[in-house]
Amino acid sequence: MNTLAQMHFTIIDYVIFALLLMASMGIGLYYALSGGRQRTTQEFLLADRSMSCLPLSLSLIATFQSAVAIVGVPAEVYTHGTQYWFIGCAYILGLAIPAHIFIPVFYRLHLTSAYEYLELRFSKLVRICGTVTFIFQTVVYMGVCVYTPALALNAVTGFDLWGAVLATGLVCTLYTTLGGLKAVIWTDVFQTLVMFAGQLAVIVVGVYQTGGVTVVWKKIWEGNRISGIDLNPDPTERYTFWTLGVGGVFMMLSLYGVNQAQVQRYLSSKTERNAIMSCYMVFPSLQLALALSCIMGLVMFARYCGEDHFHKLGVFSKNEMVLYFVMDMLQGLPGLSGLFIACLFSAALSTISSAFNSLATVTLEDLIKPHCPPMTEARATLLSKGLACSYGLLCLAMAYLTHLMSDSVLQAAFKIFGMVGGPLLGVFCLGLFFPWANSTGALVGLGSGLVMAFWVGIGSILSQTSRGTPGVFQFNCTAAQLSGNITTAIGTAIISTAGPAGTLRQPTGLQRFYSLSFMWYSALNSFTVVITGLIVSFLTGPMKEEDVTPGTLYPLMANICHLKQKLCCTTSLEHMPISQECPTAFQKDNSCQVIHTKGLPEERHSFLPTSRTPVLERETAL
Ligand SMILES: CC(C)(CO)[C@@H](O)C(=O)NCCC(=O)O
Ligand code: NA
Repeated sequence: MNTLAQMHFTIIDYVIFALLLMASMGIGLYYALSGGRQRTTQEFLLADRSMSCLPLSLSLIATFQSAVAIVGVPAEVYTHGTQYWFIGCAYILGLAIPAHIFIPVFYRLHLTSAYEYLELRFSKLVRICGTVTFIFQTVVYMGVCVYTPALALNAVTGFDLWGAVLATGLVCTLYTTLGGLKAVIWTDVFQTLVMFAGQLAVIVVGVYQTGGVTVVWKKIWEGNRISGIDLNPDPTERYTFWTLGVGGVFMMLSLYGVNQAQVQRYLSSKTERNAIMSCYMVFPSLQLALALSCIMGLVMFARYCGEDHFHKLGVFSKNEMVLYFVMDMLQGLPGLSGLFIACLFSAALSTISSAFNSLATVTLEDLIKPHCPPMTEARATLLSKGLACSYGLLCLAMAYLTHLMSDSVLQAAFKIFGMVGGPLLGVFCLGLFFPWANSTGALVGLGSGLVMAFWVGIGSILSQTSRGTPGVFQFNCTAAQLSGNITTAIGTAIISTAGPAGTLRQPTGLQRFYSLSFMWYSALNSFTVVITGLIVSFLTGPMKEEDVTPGTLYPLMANICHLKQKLCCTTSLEHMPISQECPTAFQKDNSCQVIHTKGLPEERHSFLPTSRTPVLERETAL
């Protein structure tokens, strides 16, 4: 069966794939030879802090949009309907909160690594623990990212698995090591465009071959693929509006708010305003990416609806379906399957390169520099190149470990984000919003967050109760065919969640705790960190607000008052005189706000107005 698709992977397809790799290498080479020629860490790790909005926003979306999403989301929509699409709701707060809370604090502190914040706010040890946690998260995630496209390609076309893994890993290591963050960002831009083009091409051809938009729509409608909003409050339900729209916000915060890969991009921006703008610009492209993936799943459904699933997609795992569909669809259209493979690998490369560069940054800034005698800029740059390269090789090893991974890579990626990213988000929130939190609290909090994460995470794997909502398996237009061949990958998902008599097994007690939807992992684990952190801080002597390093607290109350005044000042308070008592933080805004800040306690104004001031204060604070 595989040979059918294999035959149609022509020389043109290989050429397109090779072009992608070569163009990425070319960009790396260009930035190795232009500008400052990557001779300073400022250039290699922070692109000279000179990036503008558009490339930044396309690079931001590329970071966590890997082949995992490209193959995982359509398969999810194909088997379960469009419920997953509601994750788009989480993008609103998931990007607005980083833009207005995390970016201003990090940018004004003039950081290089996000974990420097943890030292400024807490202590060296918290910083190291944060860094190590991040490294662990990224290395595991990287393995999934390299392995996914290679495995899919291998399963469907017979393309050599380890050849593909090696090609991705090596090319990526090379351009990241040569061209630094500038190359990473500009290849991201190019690769994001290739990614969109590939998905769009498949959708257009798919719709055409299925018989046009009306036919596709009719089949989707009859097959019951369009899911209404599921407001079921049950937290063990994998995807509902609440798990996606609320739990998803916490996942987005852990990725777009505090993850080094993204923070590094915000920091490489020319101005703070620019960084905020680029974060907002991620919203439309992320919605587009989501829409394309979901529509592809629907087209896939329409294409095979009424045909025998067992012989079509049934034999493939969730991760391979999309590729099979694409190869089947694009037969006789040379170049298009190559474009889709390029799309898949673009998505993977852009994620892995961000991982290499951010890993090199934190290892140098957080683990090596603070504990070694001062080194020259040339030495530090050489070291960071060496680090980027070593992480590249480590990634190949991780891909090998991923060999043993679960059936859905999308689920695996979300679990990693929630289990390791969640506790990290918690530590940052603890520092930003709670002046009383001390460093013991942060350490114990992070530890307990991780324990909670692995308890639930490993518990869910061992007890195998991660329920795949069987209610949504409504292959109405093909019900007859499907029931006969239910031993497929999809079929086993239903069987595993049903009791012996075919009825649903309701988990109880600990089992129920283990079957918590992985979409809640980020929220659960970050709350665990904050709550334990606060309890331990109060027990061990809470910090006084005036002892906290200036600029590391987010003045939540002051900003809420500020917002209130902003809303009412335009109407009644226009004629009031401008007072000299205005705290500096608000001076740059409209003069009408000035008067209303009088009532706020002075120490709330730790939110410093310029990017320079905190740097000076930092020297004395350390
Ligand atoms: C993380 C989000 C939701 C947003 O960026 C999305 O890109 C996604 O579903 N990513 C899955 C993981 C991956 O593609 O590697
Ligand atoms: Na990507």
